[in-house]
Amino acid sequence: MVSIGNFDGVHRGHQLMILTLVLHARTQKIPAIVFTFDPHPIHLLRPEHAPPELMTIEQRAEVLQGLGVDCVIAYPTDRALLNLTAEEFFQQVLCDQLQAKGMVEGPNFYFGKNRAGDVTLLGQLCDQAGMFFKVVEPTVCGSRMISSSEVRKSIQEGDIGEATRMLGRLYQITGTVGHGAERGRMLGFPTANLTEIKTLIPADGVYCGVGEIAGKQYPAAIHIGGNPTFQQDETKVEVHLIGFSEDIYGQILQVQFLDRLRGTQTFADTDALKSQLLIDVESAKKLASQWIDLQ
Ligand SMILES: Cc1cc2nc3c(=O)[nH]c(=O)nc-3n(C[C@H](O)[C@H](O)[C@H](O)COP(=O)(O)O)c2cc1C
Ligand SMILES: Nc1ncnc2c1ncn2[C@@H]1O[C@H](COP(=O)(O)OP(=O)(O)O)[C@@H](O)[C@H]1O
Repeated sequence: MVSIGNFDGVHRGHQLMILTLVLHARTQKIPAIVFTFDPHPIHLLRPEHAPPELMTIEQRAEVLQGLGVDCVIAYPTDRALLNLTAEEFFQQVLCDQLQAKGMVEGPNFYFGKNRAGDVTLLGQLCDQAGMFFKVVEPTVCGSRMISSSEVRKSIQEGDIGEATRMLGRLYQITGTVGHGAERGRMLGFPTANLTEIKTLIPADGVYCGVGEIAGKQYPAAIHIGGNPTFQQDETKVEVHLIGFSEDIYGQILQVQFLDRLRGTQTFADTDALKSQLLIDVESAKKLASQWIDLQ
C-alpha cells in the first residue's frame, strides 16, 4: 500500500492519511510504503520559490515510521522523474517498481509532468489496474484546512500555539552550538547560539521551550533576532538552558517551542535588559517544567 507526498511537518492531516494507509496495509497484510521526494520537486523546478522546510528528511522518516509506516522511500528527485507523464509515472514507479497493490492519497495530490495527474485520474488508473484506492478528506483546525504551508505561516508569524495544534506535536529546530560575543555569561544568562539550522526559524522574539542536549531535557528561554540593545542587527537563535551550566560548544542542541512570550525590545541599558531576562526566564521555567514533568 503506497502514499506519495512530501509530508513536510507530518502534520495532523498527514497523520490521518498515514494511519489510513497503515490500516489498509495491515488489513491486506502488505507493507505500508511512503514514497517521498528528496529534494522536493520545487527545488529543481522553481528554486526561488522553495520554502524553508519544517523537517529534514531524516526527521520525516522517523516520525512516519513512528506512525507505523514500514518503509520510507526518499527518491532523489531528478529531471527524468519530473518529465514522466502522469500515466508513465503510474506505470513505471507504482506498478513496475513498487508493485503497489493500492494507494492512499489526500484530495490535493497531483502527479506527473506539470502536475497534470489528479486524484480523479489516479482513481481511474487504480481501477484499471485492479488496485485499491482511497482519498482521505483534509483535516481542519478551527476554520483552517491544515497544510504544510499553513503550518509554515503560523511559525513565521510566531503563532506557536496554532502551529502546535496543526502539527499535533511541538515544533522543533536543531543546530550546532557556535560562538557568539560571550556577552550572555556577563549578563548572568549564557546563551548557546544555534548555527547550521536546516529548517524554518520562527519569527523574531522571545520564546519558552524545551532544550535537549545529549538526550537530556531542560526548560529553555529562547531569543530569536538581533541584539538591538547592543547595536547588533545580525539575527541569532540563542538558547538559555535553565538549571544548566556546561560548555556545549560544537554540540548538537535541539529546541522545542512551547509559546512566544514577547517581541525583541531595545533596552535603555544592560540592567533593564537583565531585569526583563529574569522575568522571561521565570516564565519559561514555569511553563517548560510543567511540560517536561508531563512527559
Ligand atoms: C530570553 C532572552 C531574551 C532576550 N531578549 C532580548 C531583547 O529583547 N533585546 C535584546 O537586545 N537582546 C535580547 N536578548 C539577547 C541578549 O542581548 C543576548 O543574549 C546577549 O547579548 C548575549 O549574546 P551572545 O550570546 O552573543 O553572548 C535576549 C536573550 C534571552 C536569552
Ligand atoms: N545554561 C546555559 N545555557 C546555554 N549555554 C550555556 C549554559 N551554561 C553554560 N553554557 C555555555 O556557555 C555558552 C554561552 O555563553 P555566552 O557567554 O552567551 O557565549 P557566546 O556568546 O559564545 O554564546 C554556551 O555555548 C555553552 O557552551
